[in-house]
Order: sequence, then structure tokens, then C-alpha cells
Amino acid sequence: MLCVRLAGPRDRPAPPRRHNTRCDVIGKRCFSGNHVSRRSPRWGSKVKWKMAAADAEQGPLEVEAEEPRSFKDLGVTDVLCETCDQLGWKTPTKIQVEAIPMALQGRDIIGLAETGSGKTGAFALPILQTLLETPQRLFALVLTPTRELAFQISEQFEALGSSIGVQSAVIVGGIDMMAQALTLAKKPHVIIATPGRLIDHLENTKGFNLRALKYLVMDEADRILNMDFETEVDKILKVIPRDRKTFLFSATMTKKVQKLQRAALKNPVKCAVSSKYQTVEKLQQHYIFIPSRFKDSYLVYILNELAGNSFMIFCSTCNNTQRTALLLRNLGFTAISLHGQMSQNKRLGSLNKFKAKSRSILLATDVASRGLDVPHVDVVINFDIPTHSKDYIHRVGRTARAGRSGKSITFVTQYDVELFQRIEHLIGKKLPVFPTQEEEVMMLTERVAEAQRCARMELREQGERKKRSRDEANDDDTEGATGVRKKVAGGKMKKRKAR
Ligand SMILES: Nc1ncnc2c1ncn2[C@@H]1O[C@H](COP(=O)(O)OP(=O)(O)OP(=O)(O)O)[C@@H](O)[C@H]1O
Repeated sequence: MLCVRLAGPRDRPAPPRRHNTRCDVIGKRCFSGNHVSRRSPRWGSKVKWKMAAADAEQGPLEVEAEEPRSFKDLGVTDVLCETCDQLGWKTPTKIQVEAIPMALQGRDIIGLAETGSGKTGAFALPILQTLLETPQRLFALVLTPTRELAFQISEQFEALGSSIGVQSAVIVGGIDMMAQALTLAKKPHVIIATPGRLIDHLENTKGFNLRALKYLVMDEADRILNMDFETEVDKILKVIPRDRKTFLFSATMTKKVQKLQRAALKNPVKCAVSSKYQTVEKLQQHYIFIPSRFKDSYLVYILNELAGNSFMIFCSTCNNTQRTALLLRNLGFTAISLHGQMSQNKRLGSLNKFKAKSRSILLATDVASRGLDVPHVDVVINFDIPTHSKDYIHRVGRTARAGRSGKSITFVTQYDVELFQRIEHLIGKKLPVFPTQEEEVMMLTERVAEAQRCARMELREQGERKKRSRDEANDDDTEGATGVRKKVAGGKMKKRKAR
């Protein structure tokens, strides 16, 4: 028997019912009788309805909930509660409290919650629970803006679904189409994809379609819906069923999300547990105002001052990311880069080294600003100020995740004042200055200048090598290219060495 109580979308949740259900392993029947219907969250009677109407024209329904104590209270089935417990998720986060019961009732959802607040679990758990109750291949599609985020979400689905045998597939660019086609032929339960590559498969891979899809998730929805992906998303929406459930999640909300809400959502519930552009409370945000030509010296100074921490440093271009990584490596820091001009293998390699703490500094473009969850990041440095203020929120959200504390420092030069003011306006806060000692910074300039010269040389050599051979093995972020470091090192560069 499948656990679906056919109820109207505005029904108040019914009391829990125990019943026999398909569970534990997708497609196998369990008769333990321990499972709670997906339409029967235990705390249902405590839901207070803020707005009575929920018509698409009138905007999404907003709900306010009294806080339940456990995932079980939200209506999550025992087997998934156990997995949450094993993952160390003792209590649900606010967005999970708001979104999971609504999702289990079969509602479309717009989820807005600050960075690092557990949005992935908020959409993955209801999908897995429904999959358990109504097993089906090619059940859910999650769209993400970046490849690394797709891998991360897939890991989370696999972790949460480990005890029920869920199979997920990552379909992103930069990876062999044929291998992906073979994976798709096995019909995984959940596909996590970047829009462009998914379209490639929908158009070119024989036998692959999403005509039976039950769930569409857009993670980082506002980014997915901006101009870069608009055409792809429209194409995808045309080839998936209209009677699917749709979830949009992000830490920042734009008018474009509302635009899509009109186009693709049905009777959505808005689960907003933060204001539109909110940064995390436990994040200490700072800025430094410095002349543009001393940026590198100030960076080295700060890395020394905060030695022992783990850093994510954001640059505006691939070239500057690469250059700064080379510069820092020439000065003995364990820095590694992640940007769009690297092969996918190298990108994942960099991220894994940083995650494994074998590198303490990750330099990245905005390809790493959204969604990436590396819990040990202590400090985010905006070496180049973000040109889109919203990116600031996502970048600094790479630290202070899941209740931890963290620090961010934004470099503001004479050219960045207006952008900085826009950021302060967006987040509704005046940021304090990060204290620096100018004399100490100036003492670094000579060595930094030498390292800059070497980094430029290496960058040129890398460019020439790339031209000579398109062989990926020789391209991008070759850490071996730091032989020049020896030329620079000479004496003891740093007061203290970053880990
Ligand atoms: N209920 C929970 N209890 C404890 N930890 C949790 C819980 N839910 C999620 N987490 C952890 O919190 C971290 C952040 O979760 P997640 O990546 O889903 O955040 P997010 O809201 O999607 O962030 P972003 O906006 O940056 O994408 C992850 O490491 C995840 O394992």
C-alpha cells in the first residue's frame, strides 16, 4: 500500500497514521508499521496560517510554524530520521521546519533561508520520502548553477538516502557525454544537473527523457533563472510534466524568482526564514580601504596575521585567481585555485584538496561563491570586490555555516567605493574596518613585488604551454609551476606561516 492520502492543498494536516508501506529499500515492501504518512506531520495542528488565500495570482502562501523538536515531528519517516541522526542532524533547522511538512503535503515551495542553513536537506528529505512511498526511476531533477554544487548535492542525496538505496546521477559539463549517457540509461532516481548539459542529453541521448518526472528543484534559484540559463530552463520546463512538484530554494530572492513562480509554480507556499538579503549572525564582517597597488601586500599581511585559519579568497577573473594563487605559492603559502578555465578534473581536484585540508587557501572566482559547503572555512576574503552585490552574500556565506562562526574581509580600493556602498545598503549594515599596521604591510612590498614578477612569468609560460598543446594534462593549475618559489624565498618571508 502506498502512503498517499489524497487531500486538497489547503487541507490542514491530519494526525499521523501508522500503516504498512514500501520503505527501507526503494521498491521493497516493509511491514513494520512504523511509518508516518507523508501527509500527516505530527505537529500539523500547530501550523498557523498567515494568509488564507493561496492562489497563484495572489502570491505564495506564507506559513508560520511553532518549532517542533525533531524530524519525526515534521512527518519524516523513521528510516530517514535514523539517517539524519547518523549524520549528526539532531534537530531540524528553521528552513527544514518550515519547508518539510509543506513539501510532504505535496505543495510547491519557494524556500528562502540564509547561507549554510540546511536548504539542501529541506528539499532532499521530502523527495526521498515520497520516492520511498512511490518508487520510480527518473523521479526528481535538481538544477544547480555550478558543477561542484551538483556533485555536493548528489553526495547529500546519497548520504540521506543511503539506507533506502537511492541512486543519483550528476549530469554536468566538462565530463564525457558518453559515460553520462550510460549512467542515464540505468535510470537513476534523482538527477542533479547543470542546465546546459542536461539539455544536451535531452536533445541527443537516445531513450532519455524526463516525461515521468515528479519533482523539479532549482537550487540557487535566482542564479538559475538569470539570463545565463534562461533559455535552457525554458527548454527544460517544456519537456517535463506540468503536474510535477516544483521547489525553488536560495539565500537571495529576486524578482526573477517571482517571474518563474508565475511561469512554473502551482499554488506555492513561501517558506522564508530570513529577509531577502540577510547575512548570517555569527559572521564577523569587515572591510579594509587600501590603494589598489598594495592589494597583494595587504593580502599577504592578512594571511600572516590570521595564520592557522582556512581561507577562501574570491577574485573577479580566472586570470587574477590563477595569478594570485601563483603569487601566494611563490611566497610559501599552500594555495590552490578553482576557476572556470580549469579542466573539470582539476577543479574537483582543487576542491578536494581544500576540503581534505591539505591546502589551507582556496582562491576562486564566483564559480565557488554559491552553495559550496566546506565547514572548516574560517575566513572569506573578497580580494576583488563582487560587482553584483548579491554575490557578496553568497561569497561570505562560505564561512559561518550551520551555526559556526566565521570572518569575512572585503578589500575596497579607490575604484570600489560605490560597489561597497551598494553592498552595505543591500545587507543593511555598516561594516567595521579590519585593523592593519601599514608599516608592517610596507615591509612586505619588496618580497611581494618579486613574487608578483615570478607569478607573471609563470602565468605567461602556462599560457604558452596551453597554446602549444591543448593537452589538459599540461594545463591550468599546475602546482608544479612553483619552482620559481625558490628564487623568491631567499629569507624568511612570513612572520608566521599559514597552515
Ligand atoms: N538539521 C541539521 N542539523 C545539523 N546540520 C545540518 C542540518 N541540516 C543540514 N545540516 C548541515 O548544514 C550544512 C549546510 O547545509 P546546506 O549546504 O544545505 O546549506 P544551504 O542552506 O543550502 O547553504 P547555501 O545557501 O550556502 O547553499 C551542511 O554541512 C549540512 O550537512
